[in-house]
Amino acid sequence: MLRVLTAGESHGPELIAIMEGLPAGVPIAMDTIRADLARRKLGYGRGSRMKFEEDELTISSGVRHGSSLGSPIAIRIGNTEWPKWREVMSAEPVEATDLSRGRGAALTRPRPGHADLVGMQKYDFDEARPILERASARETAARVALGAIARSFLSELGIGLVSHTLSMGPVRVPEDMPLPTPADVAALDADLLRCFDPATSEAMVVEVDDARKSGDTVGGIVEVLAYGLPPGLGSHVQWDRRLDAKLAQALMSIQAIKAVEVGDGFETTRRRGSAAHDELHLSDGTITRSSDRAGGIEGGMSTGTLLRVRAGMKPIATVPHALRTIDVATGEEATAHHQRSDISAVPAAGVVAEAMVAITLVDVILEKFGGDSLGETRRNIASYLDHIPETLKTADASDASLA
Ligand SMILES: Cc1cc2nc3c(=O)[nH]c(=O)nc-3n(C[C@H](O)[C@H](O)[C@H](O)COP(=O)(O)O)c2cc1C
Ligand SMILES: C=C(O[C@@H]1CC(C(=O)O)=C[C@@H](OP(=O)(O)O)[C@H]1O)C(=O)O
Repeated sequence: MLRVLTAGESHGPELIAIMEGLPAGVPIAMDTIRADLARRKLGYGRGSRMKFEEDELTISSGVRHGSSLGSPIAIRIGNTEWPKWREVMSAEPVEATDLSRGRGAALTRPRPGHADLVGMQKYDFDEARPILERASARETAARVALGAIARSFLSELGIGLVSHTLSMGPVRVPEDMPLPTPADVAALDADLLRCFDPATSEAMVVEVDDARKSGDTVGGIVEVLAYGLPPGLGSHVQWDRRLDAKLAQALMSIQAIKAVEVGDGFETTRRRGSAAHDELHLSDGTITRSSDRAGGIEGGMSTGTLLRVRAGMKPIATVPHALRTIDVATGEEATAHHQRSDISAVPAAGVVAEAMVAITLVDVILEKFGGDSLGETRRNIASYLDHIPETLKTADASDASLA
Protein backbone atom coordinates (compact mmCIF):
# COMPACT_ATOMS: atom_id res chain seq x y z
CA MET A 1 0.00 0.00 0.00
CA LEU A 2 1.22 3.48 -0.85
CA ARG A 3 0.36 6.46 1.33
CA VAL A 4 0.98 10.06 0.35
CA LEU A 5 0.31 13.29 2.20
CA THR A 6 1.11 16.91 1.49
CA ALA A 7 1.25 19.96 3.75
CA GLY A 8 1.97 23.62 3.19
CA GLU A 9 0.33 26.95 2.45
CA SER A 10 0.70 28.82 -0.82
CA HIS A 11 2.68 31.67 0.75
CA GLY A 12 4.12 29.70 3.67
CA PRO A 13 7.81 28.86 3.98
CA GLU A 14 7.58 25.54 2.17
CA LEU A 15 5.54 22.60 0.95
CA ILE A 16 6.09 19.19 2.53
CA ALA A 17 5.32 15.86 0.87
CA ILE A 18 5.55 12.39 2.37
CA MET A 19 5.39 9.08 0.53
CA GLU A 20 5.31 5.85 2.49
CA GLY A 21 5.30 2.32 1.09
CA LEU A 22 7.58 2.69 -1.94
CA PRO A 23 9.83 -0.39 -2.20
CA ALA A 24 13.59 -0.08 -1.70
CA GLY A 25 15.91 0.17 -4.67
CA VAL A 26 13.90 2.57 -6.84
CA PRO A 27 16.24 5.05 -8.57
CA ILE A 28 15.38 8.61 -7.49
CA ALA A 29 17.18 11.45 -9.24
CA MET A 30 16.81 15.00 -7.97
CA ASP A 31 17.14 16.23 -11.56
CA THR A 32 14.13 14.16 -12.63
CA ILE A 33 12.00 15.64 -9.86
CA ARG A 34 13.25 19.14 -10.70
CA ALA A 35 12.42 18.59 -14.37
CA ASP A 36 8.84 17.65 -13.46
CA LEU A 37 8.52 20.67 -11.16
CA ALA A 38 9.70 22.83 -14.05
CA ARG A 39 7.15 21.25 -16.41
CA ARG A 40 4.37 22.10 -13.95
CA LYS A 41 5.39 25.76 -13.80
CA LEU A 42 5.54 26.16 -17.56
CA GLY A 43 2.52 26.37 -19.76
CA TYR A 44 1.00 29.20 -21.70
CA GLY A 45 -1.36 31.36 -19.66
CA ARG A 46 0.34 31.04 -16.27
CA GLY A 47 0.56 34.18 -14.15
CA SER A 48 3.59 36.25 -13.17
CA ARG A 49 4.26 34.30 -9.96
CA MET A 50 5.46 31.34 -12.02
CA LYS A 51 8.20 33.49 -13.52
CA PHE A 52 9.82 34.59 -10.28
CA GLU A 53 9.10 31.85 -7.75
CA GLU A 54 11.59 28.98 -7.61
CA ASP A 55 10.82 25.49 -6.32
CA GLU A 56 13.65 24.76 -3.85
CA LEU A 57 13.80 20.98 -3.65
CA THR A 58 15.27 19.02 -0.73
CA ILE A 59 14.83 15.33 0.11
CA SER A 60 15.10 14.86 3.86
CA SER A 61 14.62 11.11 4.23
CA GLY A 62 13.94 7.80 2.56
CA VAL A 63 16.54 8.18 -0.21
CA ARG A 64 20.25 7.38 -0.07
CA HIS A 65 22.76 7.77 -2.89
CA GLY A 66 20.00 8.17 -5.47
CA SER A 67 17.95 5.14 -4.47
CA SER A 68 14.88 4.61 -2.25
CA LEU A 69 15.43 2.91 1.14
CA GLY A 70 11.90 1.57 1.62
CA SER A 71 11.42 4.03 4.49
CA PRO A 72 9.13 7.10 4.29
CA ILE A 73 10.34 9.64 1.73
CA ALA A 74 10.07 13.24 2.94
CA ILE A 75 10.34 16.05 0.43
CA ARG A 76 10.59 19.77 1.09
CA ILE A 77 9.88 22.39 -1.58
CA GLY A 78 10.83 25.83 -0.35
CA ASN A 79 8.71 28.79 -1.51
CA THR A 80 11.27 31.43 -2.48
CA GLU A 81 8.56 34.10 -2.11
CA TRP A 82 8.40 33.35 1.62
CA PRO A 83 10.43 36.37 2.84
CA LYS A 84 7.77 38.73 1.42
CA TRP A 85 5.05 36.82 3.27
CA ARG A 86 6.88 36.10 6.53
CA GLU A 87 4.72 38.44 8.56
CA VAL A 88 1.41 37.63 6.87
CA MET A 89 1.94 33.88 7.22
CA SER A 90 3.92 33.83 10.47
CA ALA A 91 3.26 30.88 12.80
CA GLU A 92 3.88 33.29 15.70
CA PRO A 93 1.19 35.83 16.67
CA VAL A 94 1.50 39.18 14.82
CA GLU A 95 -0.11 42.49 15.86
CA ALA A 96 -3.34 42.97 13.89
CA THR A 97 -2.37 46.57 13.14
CA ASP A 98 0.82 45.38 11.43
CA LEU A 99 -1.30 43.31 9.07
CA SER A 100 -3.96 45.83 8.25
CA ARG A 101 -2.33 47.04 5.01
CA GLY A 102 -0.90 45.57 1.78
CA ARG A 103 -0.49 41.79 1.68
CA GLY A 104 -1.89 41.41 5.18
CA ALA A 105 -5.14 43.31 4.55
CA ALA A 106 -8.25 41.23 5.27
CA LEU A 107 -9.69 39.50 2.18
CA THR A 108 -13.40 40.02 2.75
CA ARG A 109 -14.62 39.91 -0.87
CA PRO A 110 -14.75 36.15 -1.59
CA ARG A 111 -14.15 34.97 -5.16
CA PRO A 112 -17.03 33.00 -6.69
CA GLY A 113 -15.67 29.63 -7.78
CA HIS A 114 -12.80 29.60 -5.28
CA ALA A 115 -12.91 28.06 -1.79
CA ASP A 116 -13.11 31.49 -0.09
CA LEU A 117 -16.72 31.85 1.11
CA VAL A 118 -17.64 28.29 2.03
CA GLY A 119 -14.21 27.85 3.67
CA MET A 120 -14.84 30.91 5.85
CA GLN A 121 -18.24 29.47 6.86
CA LYS A 122 -16.87 26.03 7.61
CA TYR A 123 -13.65 27.01 9.46
CA ASP A 124 -15.09 30.09 11.15
CA PHE A 125 -12.88 32.81 9.67
CA ASP A 126 -13.98 36.34 8.86
CA GLU A 127 -11.68 36.65 5.84
CA ALA A 128 -10.49 34.35 3.05
CA ARG A 129 -6.70 34.34 3.60
CA PRO A 130 -6.62 31.26 5.88
CA ILE A 131 -8.70 29.36 3.33
CA LEU A 132 -7.15 30.32 0.01
CA GLU A 133 -3.65 29.61 1.30
CA ARG A 134 -4.33 25.90 1.43
CA ALA A 135 -6.95 25.72 -1.34
CA SER A 136 -4.36 27.18 -3.71
CA ALA A 137 -2.91 24.90 -6.34
CA ARG A 138 0.57 25.80 -5.13
CA GLU A 139 0.10 22.49 -3.28
CA THR A 140 0.27 20.65 -6.60
CA ALA A 141 4.05 21.19 -6.68
CA ALA A 142 4.23 18.69 -3.79
CA ARG A 143 2.07 16.21 -5.70
CA VAL A 144 4.22 16.55 -8.80
CA ALA A 145 7.39 15.85 -6.80
CA LEU A 146 5.77 12.67 -5.44
CA GLY A 147 4.54 11.86 -8.93
CA ALA A 148 8.09 12.04 -10.29
CA ILE A 149 9.13 9.38 -7.79
CA ALA A 150 6.10 7.27 -8.67
CA ARG A 151 6.96 7.58 -12.37
CA SER A 152 10.50 6.45 -11.68
CA PHE A 153 9.17 3.24 -10.07
CA LEU A 154 6.74 2.70 -12.96
CA SER A 155 9.48 3.25 -15.48
CA GLU A 156 11.54 0.48 -13.80
CA LEU A 157 8.55 -1.79 -14.46
CA GLY A 158 8.36 -0.81 -18.13
CA ILE A 159 5.39 1.53 -17.66
CA GLY A 160 5.50 4.95 -19.32
CA LEU A 161 3.12 7.91 -18.87
CA VAL A 162 2.29 10.84 -21.13
CA SER A 163 0.03 13.81 -20.42
CA HIS A 164 -1.13 16.31 -23.02
CA THR A 165 -3.66 19.09 -23.56
CA LEU A 166 -6.76 18.11 -25.54
CA SER A 167 -8.59 21.42 -25.41
CA MET A 168 -8.32 25.01 -24.28
CA GLY A 169 -11.75 26.58 -23.99
CA PRO A 170 -13.53 25.76 -27.27
CA VAL A 171 -10.25 25.02 -29.12
CA ARG A 172 -9.78 21.27 -29.41
CA VAL A 173 -7.30 18.92 -31.10
CA PRO A 174 -8.63 17.05 -34.17
CA GLU A 175 -10.56 13.86 -33.32
CA ASP A 176 -8.19 11.75 -35.43
CA MET A 177 -4.96 13.10 -33.91
CA PRO A 178 -2.56 10.19 -33.22
CA LEU A 179 -2.02 9.54 -29.51
CA PRO A 180 1.37 10.67 -28.22
CA THR A 181 3.72 8.00 -26.85
CA PRO A 182 6.48 8.28 -24.23
CA ALA A 183 8.90 8.69 -27.15
CA ASP A 184 7.11 11.94 -28.06
CA VAL A 185 7.37 13.47 -24.60
CA ALA A 186 10.30 15.74 -25.47
CA ALA A 187 8.22 17.32 -28.25
CA LEU A 188 5.30 17.83 -25.87
CA ASP A 189 7.51 19.41 -23.25
CA ALA A 190 8.85 21.84 -25.82
CA ASP A 191 5.32 23.10 -26.47
CA LEU A 192 4.04 25.60 -23.92
CA LEU A 193 0.52 24.24 -24.41
CA ARG A 194 1.62 20.61 -24.01
CA CYS A 195 -0.43 19.98 -27.13
CA PHE A 196 0.68 17.46 -29.72
CA ASP A 197 -0.97 19.14 -32.70
CA PRO A 198 1.01 22.28 -33.69
CA ALA A 199 -1.92 24.01 -35.47
CA THR A 200 -4.20 23.49 -32.44
CA SER A 201 -1.43 24.63 -30.14
CA GLU A 202 -1.24 27.94 -32.04
CA ALA A 203 -5.02 28.36 -31.85
CA MET A 204 -4.85 27.71 -28.10
CA VAL A 205 -2.32 30.53 -27.71
CA VAL A 206 -4.75 32.86 -29.50
CA GLU A 207 -7.57 31.71 -27.20
CA VAL A 208 -5.52 32.45 -24.06
CA ASP A 209 -4.34 35.83 -25.42
CA ASP A 210 -7.91 36.72 -26.28
CA ALA A 211 -9.11 35.85 -22.78
CA ARG A 212 -6.25 37.85 -21.25
CA LYS A 213 -7.17 40.92 -23.34
CA SER A 214 -10.77 40.78 -22.21
CA GLY A 215 -9.87 40.26 -18.54
CA ASP A 216 -11.09 36.67 -18.58
CA THR A 217 -9.86 33.14 -17.90
CA VAL A 218 -9.99 29.77 -19.72
CA GLY A 219 -10.41 26.08 -18.80
CA GLY A 220 -9.86 22.95 -20.84
CA ILE A 221 -9.29 19.20 -20.97
CA VAL A 222 -6.10 17.19 -20.40
CA GLU A 223 -5.50 13.52 -21.12
CA VAL A 224 -3.15 11.06 -19.43
CA LEU A 225 -2.00 7.87 -21.14
CA ALA A 226 -0.22 4.98 -19.44
CA TYR A 227 1.62 2.48 -21.64
CA GLY A 228 2.76 -0.97 -20.55
CA LEU A 229 0.37 -1.84 -17.70
CA PRO A 230 -0.21 -5.48 -16.82
CA PRO A 231 -3.82 -6.72 -16.80
CA GLY A 232 -5.58 -7.03 -13.45
CA LEU A 233 -4.70 -3.84 -11.52
CA GLY A 234 -7.64 -2.81 -9.32
CA SER A 235 -10.61 -5.09 -8.71
CA HIS A 236 -14.29 -5.55 -9.45
CA VAL A 237 -14.99 -7.03 -6.00
CA GLN A 238 -15.39 -3.83 -3.95
CA TRP A 239 -16.34 -0.25 -4.83
CA ASP A 240 -13.21 1.31 -3.41
CA ARG A 241 -10.86 -1.12 -5.15
CA ARG A 242 -11.99 -0.29 -8.70
CA LEU A 243 -9.15 1.26 -10.68
CA ASP A 244 -11.45 3.65 -12.55
CA ALA A 245 -12.92 4.83 -9.22
CA LYS A 246 -9.46 5.42 -7.76
CA LEU A 247 -8.32 7.32 -10.85
CA ALA A 248 -11.48 9.43 -10.84
CA GLN A 249 -10.88 10.43 -7.22
CA ALA A 250 -7.22 11.13 -7.85
CA LEU A 251 -7.96 13.36 -10.84
CA MET A 252 -11.02 15.02 -9.30
CA SER A 253 -8.92 15.94 -6.26
CA ILE A 254 -6.89 18.36 -8.39
CA GLN A 255 -7.95 21.97 -7.83
CA ALA A 256 -10.45 23.14 -10.50
CA ILE A 257 -10.94 19.69 -12.09
CA LYS A 258 -14.71 19.24 -12.52
CA ALA A 259 -15.00 16.29 -14.91
CA VAL A 260 -13.26 12.98 -15.44
CA GLU A 261 -13.62 10.57 -18.36
CA VAL A 262 -12.28 7.04 -18.66
CA GLY A 263 -11.66 6.02 -22.27
CA ASP A 264 -14.32 7.46 -24.57
CA GLY A 265 -16.31 8.48 -21.46
CA PHE A 266 -19.36 10.60 -22.31
CA GLU A 267 -19.00 9.85 -26.03
CA THR A 268 -19.71 6.19 -25.22
CA THR A 269 -23.13 7.15 -23.83
CA ARG A 270 -24.15 8.40 -27.27
CA ARG A 271 -23.30 5.08 -28.99
CA ARG A 272 -25.26 1.84 -29.25
CA GLY A 273 -23.75 -1.14 -27.44
CA SER A 274 -22.64 -2.66 -30.74
CA ALA A 275 -20.33 0.34 -31.28
CA ALA A 276 -19.37 1.05 -27.68
CA HIS A 277 -17.15 -1.83 -26.59
CA ASP A 278 -13.79 -3.32 -27.50
CA GLU A 279 -14.47 -6.57 -29.37
CA LEU A 280 -12.12 -9.51 -29.00
CA HIS A 281 -10.57 -11.37 -31.90
CA LEU A 282 -7.64 -13.71 -32.42
CA SER A 283 -4.43 -12.34 -33.84
CA ASP A 284 -1.81 -15.05 -34.49
CA GLY A 285 -3.83 -17.21 -32.12
CA THR A 286 -3.75 -14.66 -29.26
CA ILE A 287 -6.75 -12.75 -27.84
CA THR A 288 -6.61 -9.15 -29.05
CA ARG A 289 -8.90 -6.15 -28.47
CA SER A 290 -9.88 -4.49 -31.72
CA SER A 291 -10.22 -0.98 -30.22
CA ASP A 292 -9.55 0.96 -26.99
CA ARG A 293 -12.88 2.60 -26.29
CA ALA A 294 -12.90 1.50 -22.65
CA GLY A 295 -9.62 3.32 -21.98
CA GLY A 296 -7.92 0.14 -20.78
CA ILE A 297 -10.23 -0.60 -17.83
CA GLU A 298 -13.01 -3.21 -17.64
CA GLY A 299 -14.76 -4.17 -14.40
CA GLY A 300 -12.55 -1.79 -12.43
CA MET A 301 -9.41 -3.65 -13.59
CA SER A 302 -6.69 -2.70 -16.05
CA THR A 303 -7.02 -4.78 -19.22
CA GLY A 304 -3.35 -4.55 -20.14
CA THR A 305 -4.12 -2.23 -23.05
CA LEU A 306 -3.38 1.50 -23.15
CA LEU A 307 -4.85 3.32 -20.13
CA ARG A 308 -6.55 6.56 -21.20
CA VAL A 309 -8.17 9.03 -18.80
CA ARG A 310 -9.18 12.69 -19.16
CA ALA A 311 -9.72 15.53 -16.72
CA GLY A 312 -11.76 18.66 -17.43
CA MET A 313 -10.66 21.91 -15.77
CA LYS A 314 -13.01 24.83 -15.20
CA PRO A 315 -11.78 28.36 -16.03
CA ILE A 316 -9.66 29.99 -13.29
CA ALA A 317 -11.90 31.55 -10.61
CA THR A 318 -9.79 34.66 -10.03
CA VAL A 319 -11.22 36.44 -13.08
CA PRO A 320 -9.29 39.69 -13.74
CA HIS A 321 -12.54 41.32 -14.88
CA ALA A 322 -13.66 40.68 -11.30
CA LEU A 323 -16.89 38.82 -10.63
CA ARG A 324 -19.75 40.12 -8.48
CA THR A 325 -19.64 39.18 -4.83
CA ILE A 326 -20.50 40.46 -1.33
CA ASP A 327 -18.00 42.22 0.95
CA VAL A 328 -18.63 40.20 4.10
CA ALA A 329 -17.14 42.99 6.25
CA THR A 330 -19.76 45.53 5.13
CA GLY A 331 -22.57 43.26 3.88
CA GLU A 332 -22.63 45.21 0.61
CA GLU A 333 -22.36 44.10 -2.98
CA ALA A 334 -18.81 44.39 -4.33
CA THR A 335 -16.40 42.90 -6.86
CA ALA A 336 -14.31 39.88 -5.86
CA HIS A 337 -10.74 40.46 -4.75
CA HIS A 338 -8.15 40.01 -7.48
CA GLN A 339 -4.43 40.58 -7.57
CA ARG A 340 -2.54 38.47 -10.10
CA SER A 341 -3.55 35.02 -11.28
CA ASP A 342 -3.25 32.49 -14.04
CA ILE A 343 -5.35 33.07 -17.18
CA SER A 344 -5.18 29.35 -17.84
CA ALA A 345 -3.39 26.55 -15.99
CA VAL A 346 -4.58 23.72 -18.23
CA PRO A 347 -1.10 22.58 -19.39
CA ALA A 348 0.09 22.61 -15.75
CA ALA A 349 -3.00 20.63 -14.72
CA GLY A 350 -1.93 17.98 -17.25
CA VAL A 351 1.39 17.55 -15.46
CA VAL A 352 -0.43 17.33 -12.11
CA ALA A 353 -2.90 14.81 -13.58
CA GLU A 354 0.02 12.69 -14.79
CA ALA A 355 1.46 12.75 -11.26
CA MET A 356 -1.86 11.71 -9.72
CA VAL A 357 -2.29 8.87 -12.22
CA ALA A 358 1.30 7.72 -11.52
CA ILE A 359 0.70 7.71 -7.74
CA THR A 360 -2.57 5.78 -8.20
CA LEU A 361 -0.92 3.21 -10.44
CA VAL A 362 1.90 2.64 -7.95
CA ASP A 363 -0.75 2.12 -5.26
CA VAL A 364 -2.64 -0.55 -7.23
CA ILE A 365 0.58 -2.22 -8.37
CA LEU A 366 1.74 -2.55 -4.76
CA GLU A 367 -1.72 -3.73 -3.72
CA LYS A 368 -1.57 -6.57 -6.25
CA PHE A 369 2.12 -7.41 -6.31
CA GLY A 370 3.57 -6.08 -3.05
CA GLY A 371 7.33 -6.15 -2.70
CA ASP A 372 9.67 -4.51 -0.20
CA SER A 373 12.28 -4.09 -2.91
CA LEU A 374 12.02 -3.22 -6.58
CA GLY A 375 13.41 -6.67 -7.43
CA GLU A 376 10.71 -8.41 -5.40
CA THR A 377 7.92 -6.43 -7.09
CA ARG A 378 9.44 -7.25 -10.49
CA ARG A 379 9.64 -10.96 -9.70
CA ASN A 380 6.04 -11.00 -8.48
CA ILE A 381 4.78 -9.33 -11.65
CA ALA A 382 6.79 -11.68 -13.89
CA SER A 383 5.50 -14.73 -12.02
CA TYR A 384 1.86 -13.54 -12.30
CA LEU A 385 2.21 -12.89 -16.04
CA ASP A 386 3.93 -16.25 -16.58
CA HIS A 387 1.07 -18.03 -14.88
CA ILE A 388 -1.74 -16.56 -16.98
CA PRO A 389 -2.78 -19.61 -19.08
CA GLU A 390 -1.95 -19.42 -22.79
CA THR A 391 -5.67 -19.56 -23.62
CA LEU A 392 -6.30 -16.37 -21.61
CA LYS A 393 -3.22 -14.38 -22.60
CA THR A 394 -3.91 -11.12 -24.42
CA ALA A 395 -1.62 -9.81 -27.15
CA ASP A 396 -1.40 -6.41 -25.59
CA ALA A 397 -0.33 -7.58 -22.11
CA SER A 398 2.81 -5.75 -21.15
CA ASP A 399 4.93 -8.73 -20.17
CA ALA A 400 7.61 -7.94 -22.75
CA SER A 401 8.89 -4.93 -20.87
CA LEU A 402 8.35 -6.47 -17.45
CA ALA A 403 10.31 -9.65 -18.00
C1 LIG B 1 -2.05 24.27 -11.71
C2 LIG B 1 -3.22 25.08 -11.21
C3 LIG B 1 -3.12 26.46 -11.11
C4 LIG B 1 -4.19 27.23 -10.65
N1 LIG B 1 -4.06 28.59 -10.61
C5 LIG B 1 -5.09 29.34 -10.16
C6 LIG B 1 -5.00 30.76 -10.12
O1 LIG B 1 -3.98 31.36 -10.46
N2 LIG B 1 -6.07 31.45 -9.67
C7 LIG B 1 -7.23 30.82 -9.26
O2 LIG B 1 -8.18 31.48 -8.86
N3 LIG B 1 -7.35 29.48 -9.32
C8 LIG B 1 -6.31 28.72 -9.74
N4 LIG B 1 -6.43 27.36 -9.77
C9 LIG B 1 -7.70 26.73 -9.35
C10 LIG B 1 -7.99 26.89 -7.86
O3 LIG B 1 -6.94 26.39 -7.07
C11 LIG B 1 -9.30 26.17 -7.52
O4 LIG B 1 -10.33 26.62 -8.38
C12 LIG B 1 -9.71 26.44 -6.07
O5 LIG B 1 -8.79 25.81 -5.20
C13 LIG B 1 -11.13 25.95 -5.75
O6 LIG B 1 -11.24 24.57 -5.92
P1 LIG B 1 -12.27 23.96 -6.99
O7 LIG B 1 -12.14 24.75 -8.25
O8 LIG B 1 -11.82 22.54 -7.18
O9 LIG B 1 -13.65 24.08 -6.42
C14 LIG B 1 -5.39 26.58 -10.24
C15 LIG B 1 -5.48 25.19 -10.33
C16 LIG B 1 -4.43 24.43 -10.83
C17 LIG B 1 -4.55 22.94 -10.92
C1 LIG C 1 1.62 29.29 -6.84
C2 LIG C 1 1.08 28.49 -7.71
O1 LIG C 1 -0.17 28.62 -8.25
C3 LIG C 1 -1.04 29.55 -7.68
C4 LIG C 1 -2.37 28.85 -7.59
C5 LIG C 1 -3.44 29.78 -7.26
C6 LIG C 1 -4.73 29.21 -6.83
O2 LIG C 1 -5.60 29.98 -6.39
O3 LIG C 1 -4.89 27.98 -6.96
C7 LIG C 1 -3.29 31.15 -7.37
C8 LIG C 1 -2.03 31.78 -7.83
O4 LIG C 1 -1.26 32.22 -6.72
P1 LIG C 1 -1.27 33.78 -6.32
O5 LIG C 1 -2.66 34.07 -5.91
O6 LIG C 1 -0.28 33.90 -5.20
O7 LIG C 1 -0.86 34.50 -7.56
C9 LIG C 1 -1.15 30.78 -8.57
O8 LIG C 1 0.11 31.36 -8.82
C10 LIG C 1 1.79 27.33 -8.22
O9 LIG C 1 1.17 26.59 -9.00
O10 LIG C 1 2.97 27.11 -7.83
